[in-house]
Amino acid sequence: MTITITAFERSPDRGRGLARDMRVRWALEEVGQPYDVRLVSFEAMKQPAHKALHPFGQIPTYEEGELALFESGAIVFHIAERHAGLLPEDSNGRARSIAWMFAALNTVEPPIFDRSLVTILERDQPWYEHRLRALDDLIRKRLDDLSARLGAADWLDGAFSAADILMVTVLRRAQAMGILEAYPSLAAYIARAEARPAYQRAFAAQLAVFNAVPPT
Ligand SMILES: N[C@@H](CCC(=O)N[C@@H](CSCc1ccc([N+](=O)[O-])cc1)C(=O)NCC(=O)O)C(=O)O
Repeated sequence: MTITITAFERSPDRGRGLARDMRVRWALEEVGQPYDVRLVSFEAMKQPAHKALHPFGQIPTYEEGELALFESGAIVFHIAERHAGLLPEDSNGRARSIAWMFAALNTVEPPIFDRSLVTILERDQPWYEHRLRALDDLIRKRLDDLSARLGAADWLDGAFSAADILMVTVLRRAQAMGILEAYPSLAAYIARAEARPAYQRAFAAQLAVFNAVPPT
């Protein structure tokens, strides 16, 4: 059955693979699932047709037959549930990988994403500098603990899993904001992931979308 995801018609990340369709594309490439992409404009995202798919009027969404999903983490988990290769077969290993999926989205991503929003939306507020410092301290705490736990391992918990897809896409956002310089082991972790053929196919596909749309 055809899989269709949605992505930005013209991503504000200028083809750097920082929008959250990247993690869905990557998971689908890792399990060898072909997919179609429906590109949506910022305006179209807020219209009833798209909001019937995504209650918050965002991307990505995932459609396959009668199934319609939103939330990139849930979509990646669904792909990992339906296709071998992204979650361990043993139940304890599977549970640990799912815990790391939640950690990526609930513990590591929020301060990093908040920091990007603050620099866009609150730069001229009186609390800006204090808020930025507080977020930088929290991000450093998360990255200190993550790099300590990862140590010399290739992936978060044994073999590469859906948790690494989520964690790497979160860390790439931090890298793009220039806050990963002090974490060479995390930069190496990202580089290992970016060397994966499935990652490269996913990245090339989203970059092609950006390059295909003439600058306005
Ligand atoms: N929790 C949801 C969040 C989805 C989400 O944030 N979608 C964003 C795009 S990915 C977030 C994103 C946006 C831009 C960049 N960038 O670097 O330019 C990176 C990531 C969106 O649709 N925004 C439009 C809107 O909210 O109206 C999920 O994980 O799927």
